[in-house]
Amino acid sequence: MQVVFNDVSVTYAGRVVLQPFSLRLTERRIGIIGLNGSGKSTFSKMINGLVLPDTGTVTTNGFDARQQAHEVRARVGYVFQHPANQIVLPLIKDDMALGLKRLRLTRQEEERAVSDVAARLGISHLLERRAHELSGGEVQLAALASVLVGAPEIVIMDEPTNQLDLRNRNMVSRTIRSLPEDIIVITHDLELLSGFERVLLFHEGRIVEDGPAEVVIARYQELVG
Ligand SMILES: Nc1ncnc2c1ncn2[C@@H]1O[C@H](COP(=O)(O)OP(=O)(O)OP(=O)(O)O)[C@@H](O)[C@H]1O
Repeated sequence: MQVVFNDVSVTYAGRVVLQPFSLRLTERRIGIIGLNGSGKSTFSKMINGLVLPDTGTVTTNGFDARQQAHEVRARVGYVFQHPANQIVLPLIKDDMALGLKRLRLTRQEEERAVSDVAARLGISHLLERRAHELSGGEVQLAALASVLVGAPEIVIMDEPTNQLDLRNRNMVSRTIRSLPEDIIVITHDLELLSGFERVLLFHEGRIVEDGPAEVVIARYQELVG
């Protein structure tokens, strides 16, 4: 990935929630950690243009988040904190196909794309199921599948293992590691980031540590005390 933040800051209702910073993200696996309210989601939503900075510019894989919002959205998939909310059609296969509409494929091509992604994630057996019948881990994978089917270059996942039991958590963790797409994971599940080449630690609207997972997690433990 190539995400460039140039002198960016974010203010909500007169309160600065991200202090001015410049940063370049180029790694394939990036973790984002920090206390509740430290600015992690705000930061991540700027990468796909959901939040626009009050100062500065954000460029994602060559496209300006403000001027070229459409191009940016098409390249960055986002799995939100409560993925059940982003599955809008009852049947999983129909929800996944929604992400393909902009590509104007034939029905056959759509079906193939949906079944290919489902096979990749090991959820082919869920295609005919209804979202409300699925377990937390299955919902997480189904929401990820609906995002992947749109062929994003970067996938952002906000707390993907939140509220999952150990088996589902491990399943999601393995899936994240196996994805060929570039991944940004926001998480309080620090083990999920083990081996990640780059982790950013947010604290009170600033990036206070930036480096390999082990170093940054140690700093976070220190900071929290
Ligand atoms: N749309 C908004 N309007 C006003 N304030 C907001 C808005 N979105 C976020 N904030 C505030 O900005 C700060 C940073 O929020 P953000 O969601 O980025 O934190 P976070 O690190 O992702 O937190 P968490 O771990 O709890 O998800 C918080 O104080 C939050 O209340």
